[in-house]
Amino acid sequence: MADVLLTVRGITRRFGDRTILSGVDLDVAAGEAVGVVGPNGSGKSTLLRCIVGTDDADDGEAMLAGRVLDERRPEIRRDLAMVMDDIDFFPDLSVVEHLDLVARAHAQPDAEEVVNVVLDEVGLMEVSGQLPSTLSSGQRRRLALASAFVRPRRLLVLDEPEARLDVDGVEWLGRKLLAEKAEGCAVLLVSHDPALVERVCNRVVRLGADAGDD
Ligand SMILES: Nc1ncnc2c1ncn2[C@@H]1O[C@H](COP(=O)(O)OP(=O)(O)OP(=O)(O)O)[C@@H](O)[C@H]1O
Repeated sequence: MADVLLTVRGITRRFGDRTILSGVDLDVAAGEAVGVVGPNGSGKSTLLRCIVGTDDADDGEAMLAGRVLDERRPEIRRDLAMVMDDIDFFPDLSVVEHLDLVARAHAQPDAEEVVNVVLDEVGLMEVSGQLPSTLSSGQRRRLALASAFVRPRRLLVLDEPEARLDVDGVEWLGRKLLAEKAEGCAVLLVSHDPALVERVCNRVVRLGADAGDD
């Protein structure tokens, strides 16, 4: 496979005497999206956390462009943008201030312009001056997505990004992820939306009872 960006080998995770993940392998190339699907509790979020280094696998490793993937390392953070289950926002920063801070903290060139473009794309322009606590749950999800899209990135890791989005939002998300691929970004997508996975992903990894690679 050309330009493999993310290499995951043998990820194993046990909680007590339960083995949640057992030797998971996957590769994601630049410009490619891989879906991770499976029933509730099958270990999808655990896999993403082990891959990005917010949880420690009992065995196995994840490499991003040849470097051990750990989002706590600054040289990795430059290449990785992610949207996990829950994201905390600074309670006293407005939507636009939050995005501006994230963009600048990650050394995004042209931060102001990028923030404006992303605000428009995710449909938060009208509420850009509001505090996160005053947003609807779907708008907070859009803000979480926007927080990833204002960062420089070569790999996008997304855990159920479609959650709480309306129909137009899911349609936009599909278009956005296809555009990310077209720009050479690698995408790892956990999703419960078969249509989104079908539309965006080149390959699918299944976890849980019906596990097996497509
Ligand atoms: N820190 C933890 N301690 C103990 N068990 C855990 C821990 N984290 C996850 N688990 C267990 O691991 C299993 C997989 O959880 P995970 O959140 O990865 O599933 P998932 O496939 O993402 O589910 P969903 O589709 O519901 O989001 C669950 O049974 C969960 O209870």
